[in-house]
Amino acid sequence: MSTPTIQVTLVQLDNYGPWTVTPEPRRETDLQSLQARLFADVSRQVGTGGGYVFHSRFDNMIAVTNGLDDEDHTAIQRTVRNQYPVTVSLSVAASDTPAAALELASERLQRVGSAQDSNREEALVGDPLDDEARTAEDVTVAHFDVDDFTSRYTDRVDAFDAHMSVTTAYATLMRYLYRECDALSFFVGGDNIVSICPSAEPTNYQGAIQHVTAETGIELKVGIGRGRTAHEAGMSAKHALEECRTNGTRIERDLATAHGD
Ligand SMILES: Nc1nc2c(ncn2[C@@H]2O[C@H](COP(=O)(O)OP(=O)(O)OP(=O)(O)O)[C@@H](O)[C@H]2O)c(=O)[nH]1
Repeated sequence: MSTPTIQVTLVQLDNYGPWTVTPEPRRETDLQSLQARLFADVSRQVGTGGGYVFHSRFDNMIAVTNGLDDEDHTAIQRTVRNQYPVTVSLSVAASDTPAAALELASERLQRVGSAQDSNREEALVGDPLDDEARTAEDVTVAHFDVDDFTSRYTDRVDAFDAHMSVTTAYATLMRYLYRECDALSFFVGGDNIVSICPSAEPTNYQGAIQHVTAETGIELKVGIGRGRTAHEAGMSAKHALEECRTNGTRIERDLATAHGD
């Protein structure tokens, strides 16, 4: 059987920086609205194929696209082109760790042109995985959640304090998992952080949770799931997180066949 392989797609807006100030600086709320709508559309399309996309910096989005082929990628570019005053370039790469796949995807896109090159429009580089090379364990998702965030923070401290607490925990976890385990972590709202972890080698979840508590005082729990796509692995992770809630545990794995949806 093939080694589990994660497929990542870097989504980058073409020549967006210059556009935001041409012919003069555009209203910030208009840019925010455009970015949010564009992310929502890309998310729906990637999600239909079983992938996950994270908004990252909005002008650069990071997607886990196991199961999405060339046609799916072209369809994303078409949707954006038909609905927005901007276009997107896409770079696909696969590797045994998420960090390595994203590094490769980034290098490929950098090679075909700068993010601010007016001649680079709708580049599509890299090759999606062949279906025969895919396995049921290609994607590992770890869904982290702050323990009792509502009673400890939301209902107790002011909203900005709660926001700072969760983003500090996020930054600490993100750095640890990237440096120690080659995983990519993203804040997805509320008190939730989704990490895309390597399937091919173990991830130190215990170490990550302990590190965040030692650095920030914030206690996390995590559900871990695997699947053929990000969606399958993510659903499996959500079920594992429910097990944490039921059992009062900090780490649960759902290695059984991924739940449908
Ligand atoms: N993106 C995302 N956000 C979620 C999810 N579940 C909860 N949230 C968000 O997280 C906030 C807190 O919810 P919970 O995590 O269930 O609440 P809690 O007080 O931490 O309780 P426990 O998680 O049981 O310890 C909610 O208001 C939502 O904004 C999820 O699966 N995905």
